[in-house]
Amino acid sequence: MADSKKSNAQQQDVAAGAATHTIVVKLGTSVLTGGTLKLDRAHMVELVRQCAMLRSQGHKIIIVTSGAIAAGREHLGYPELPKTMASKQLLAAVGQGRLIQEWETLFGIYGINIGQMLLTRADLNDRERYLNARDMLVALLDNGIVPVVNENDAVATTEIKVGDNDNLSALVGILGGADKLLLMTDQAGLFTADPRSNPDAELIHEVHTIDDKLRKLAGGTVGGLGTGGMATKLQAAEVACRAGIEVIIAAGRRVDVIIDLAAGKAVGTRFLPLESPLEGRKQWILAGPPPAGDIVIDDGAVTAVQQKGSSLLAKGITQVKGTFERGEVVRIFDSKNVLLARGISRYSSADMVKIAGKHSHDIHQVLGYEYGHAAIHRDDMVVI
Ligand SMILES: Nc1ncnc2c1ncn2[C@@H]1O[C@H](COP(=O)(O)OP(=O)(O)OP(=O)(O)O)[C@@H](O)[C@H]1O
Repeated sequence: MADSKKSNAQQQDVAAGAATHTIVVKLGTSVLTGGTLKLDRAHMVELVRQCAMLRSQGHKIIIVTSGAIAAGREHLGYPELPKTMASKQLLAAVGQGRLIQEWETLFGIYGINIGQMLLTRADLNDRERYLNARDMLVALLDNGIVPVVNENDAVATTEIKVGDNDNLSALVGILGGADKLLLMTDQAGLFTADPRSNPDAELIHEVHTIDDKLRKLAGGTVGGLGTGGMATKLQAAEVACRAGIEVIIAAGRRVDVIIDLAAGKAVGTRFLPLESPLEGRKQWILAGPPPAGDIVIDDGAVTAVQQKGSSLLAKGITQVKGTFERGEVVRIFDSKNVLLARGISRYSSADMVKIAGKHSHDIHQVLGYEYGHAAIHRDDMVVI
């Protein structure tokens, strides 16, 4: 984290020679249940002990917890329910309260207060709500409270869901200005193949670049959205690393895993963060809103955007897909349908259709007004 983002207490610790960090600990269901049908309280005690120790060393901890559905099922005595979204939401509604109560009791043993934060993607969609969520998270941290975050499953519908706690934890890491994101799971890390079905698979210790080869071995659809497993962990790692956050996938049941990772020991799979992370507004473009539409550009524009870091001019636009307003985030593709960038559009899709292929000088004549020469300004664009 940049020093300017650290609290006074953290800056004093750093001055005293002890580097303190903001660490997001994402706990998967498998870690919290040990593969059983109920929460493994003995192990939750152990996880809290480790977090409390880090706190006493001056680190700030954010928990992203799964397990609400497991807790709900256990509390209701394992009811037979139809396999519907409503049943899941029912279990999450019952279980979230139980889950937060467990965390409260356990952190209470160490005199640590927790604060519940239930998020959906809608909370991050527009920049103002995103900044509000960020202020709340930072306020909790600055007041010595451990934020305990989960997706608001009881209300979240598919459109407004982040969808999985791996991606949610990356967004939370960005909101909280985290230094490290620990994705705790039931495997020792990312392997060369799924270790459940490939006993010869080998642990990958360090990842410098997340490419299609890596995505394939994690079981994700290349370029698309995988569900669960390692695919979502890779998506999360990609987003977090771009924001300058170090990401580690490791076994949540390994003895002292959280303490060792905070101390920088080589455990699990480590993803190296970008050395010059994106600045705040660009982090939001990358992580916040879902794209409202797509723009396809020609080869000349690809070179300008990708290699020269130029703004995207209307002249290079060949196709406009979807309906979006001025100020919404869109994806930019090349003619072979490869995703190149995300950016905030200066023009609505209706305007964009009219000015596509036109010279910037002609925009005013075509529309009767103009919002500048660039269709998407370089400051509003993240090249992928
Ligand atoms: N290349 C791979 N390396 C390691 N694990 C893999 C790989 N490909 C697929 N997997 C699977 O991913 C699983 C871990 O992801 P999963 O989403 O189940 O866990 P979690 O994140 O701990 O839990 P939750 O999704 O409930 O939060 C492993 O149990 C493993 O079977």
